Amino acid sequence: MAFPQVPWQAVEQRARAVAAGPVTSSGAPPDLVLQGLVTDSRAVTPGCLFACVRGQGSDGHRFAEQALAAGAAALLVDRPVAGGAPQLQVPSVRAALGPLGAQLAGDPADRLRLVGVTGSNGKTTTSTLVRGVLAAAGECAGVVTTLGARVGGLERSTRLTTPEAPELHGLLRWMLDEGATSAVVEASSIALDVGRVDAVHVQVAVFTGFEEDHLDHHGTIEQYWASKARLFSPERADSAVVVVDEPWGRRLADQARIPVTRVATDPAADADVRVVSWRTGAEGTSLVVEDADGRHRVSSPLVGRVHVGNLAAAWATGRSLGLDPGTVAAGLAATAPPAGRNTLLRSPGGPLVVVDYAHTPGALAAALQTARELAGPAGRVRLVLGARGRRDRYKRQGLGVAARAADEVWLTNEGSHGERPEAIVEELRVGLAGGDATVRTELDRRAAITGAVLAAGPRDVVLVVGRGHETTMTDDGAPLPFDDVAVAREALEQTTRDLVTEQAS
Ligand SMILES: CC(=O)N[C@H]1[C@@H](OP(=O)(O)OP(=O)(O)OC[C@H]2O[C@@H](n3ccc(=O)[nH]c3=O)[C@H](O)[C@@H]2O)O[C@H](CO)[C@@H](O)[C@@H]1O[C@H](C)C(=O)N[C@@H](C)C(=O)N[C@H](CCC(=O)O)C(=O)O
Repeated sequence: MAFPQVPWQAVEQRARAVAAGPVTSSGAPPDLVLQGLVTDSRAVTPGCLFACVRGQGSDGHRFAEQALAAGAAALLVDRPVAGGAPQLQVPSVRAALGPLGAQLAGDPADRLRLVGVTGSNGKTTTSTLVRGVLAAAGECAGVVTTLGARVGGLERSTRLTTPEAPELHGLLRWMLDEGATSAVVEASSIALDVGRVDAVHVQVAVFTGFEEDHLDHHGTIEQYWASKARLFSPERADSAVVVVDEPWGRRLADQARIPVTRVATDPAADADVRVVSWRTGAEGTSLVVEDADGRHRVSSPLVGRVHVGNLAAAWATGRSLGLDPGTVAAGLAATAPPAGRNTLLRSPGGPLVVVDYAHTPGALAAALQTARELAGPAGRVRLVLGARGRRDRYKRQGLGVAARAADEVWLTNEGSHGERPEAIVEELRVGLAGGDATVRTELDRRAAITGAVLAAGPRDVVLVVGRGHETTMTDDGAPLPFDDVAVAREALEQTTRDLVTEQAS
């Protein structure tokens, strides 16, 4: 990734153009050029501008000396840093990260067709579907989601669903260098709130739906909604695709000051794109969508009713991008499920195991409905459920309430992050109280998944939720490897071995 060399004066000029207050420059020799913008002193690249970001945990200004020693050429600060290093002082470093991050990556966002996807559930799946639709149109599309950044066959891991702005613009530059003509960016509410998607203007902004989440960060559901609504402004998007199945989506569609395509999974709803009928099963999902050009049949390998809305949103996005119905349908049919989103595992004679990322009460309820449909009248639904430590405690009771729809629930650990796993499980159990589900507690996640699989019969469905694609789990110390899909697969293999042994005996 070859970042351009940008003269100090040009950076100072852009900082002045976007700053909400005075900008001062000091210590810079007249011929200083910068290459890249970095926010972490542990990831400094030679010649970069190091941004001293004030965070919740620490103040980036404390790492200025370390960054300079590691090769940073200058500092972006909101107060003077002693030592005479070249520094640009702005009112807010965080507010400058987008505009200067874009400039120091060569403004790649200006040269890509961009789609932004936000919403409580379905962001990663819908982003992946939109990328598939663009690919069907012959575009080389990059994508940035919870699963990382990808372009063509290349991948880069990212620590956050939506990286900090300098990293995000760096990824867009990488995609451009790899031949991308478009990119889809999953925009989390937290990222929108703290400016990680600044200086990104999308052609279509997509809202996949809404359910309270991340209130630890946003405080209230109103604030959470407002952070997502920020993407649907003329400054950030040309047009919008909004799922209007629930009131918050309808409100967003009503208040957006850009052209909106309303999408509904209810055939009777007042929408521009309506799902007229749908069916989902182990072999995938098919639906009929109706838009201004009539009715269109769509099929997808995705499993689960939760994906009906995602597919409809991706359909509407493809059409908003000017793609014809045949191309959009081909893209949806060809796009495989993202890792850990309704990943299905089977083995001869064993149960069907579904591994999903669902970690909100609404997403869990949808995943359980799908599991119930897959199990059919003769099968039982066995759920492996935990809740993440130190995150959104208010969701735990609601998860327990949603879990009542299972026949059997194995309560387990999902990464306690220093909390007592027993306490987390007890909060889940509160929601389960009064339901008919059989409830077991097995704090060892491997034992819980294995136990649920071994207890299940060939018609049963075992649903493992909360972590999906994640491959590490954090309790008290450092993250340790743990992959729900791999553990479930091992348990299924054990079932098959046991079965063969039984048949042999
Ligand atoms: C709440 C939140 O978003 N926190 C983010 C924030 O942390 P912070 O404000 O505490 O930053 P800090 O650790 O105090 O560091 C301040 C500055 O000093 C720098 N630093 C720090 C240490 C050092 O040695 N050198 C150094 O330069 C840091 O790079 C940073 O620029 O800035 C950090 C640096 O960018 C992020 O890693 C961190 O994300 C944490 C890990 C996180 O868990 N974020 C989650 C909540 C999040 O953002 N999730 C969303 C939504 C996911 C979803 O939808 O499910 C996401 O987009 O991922």
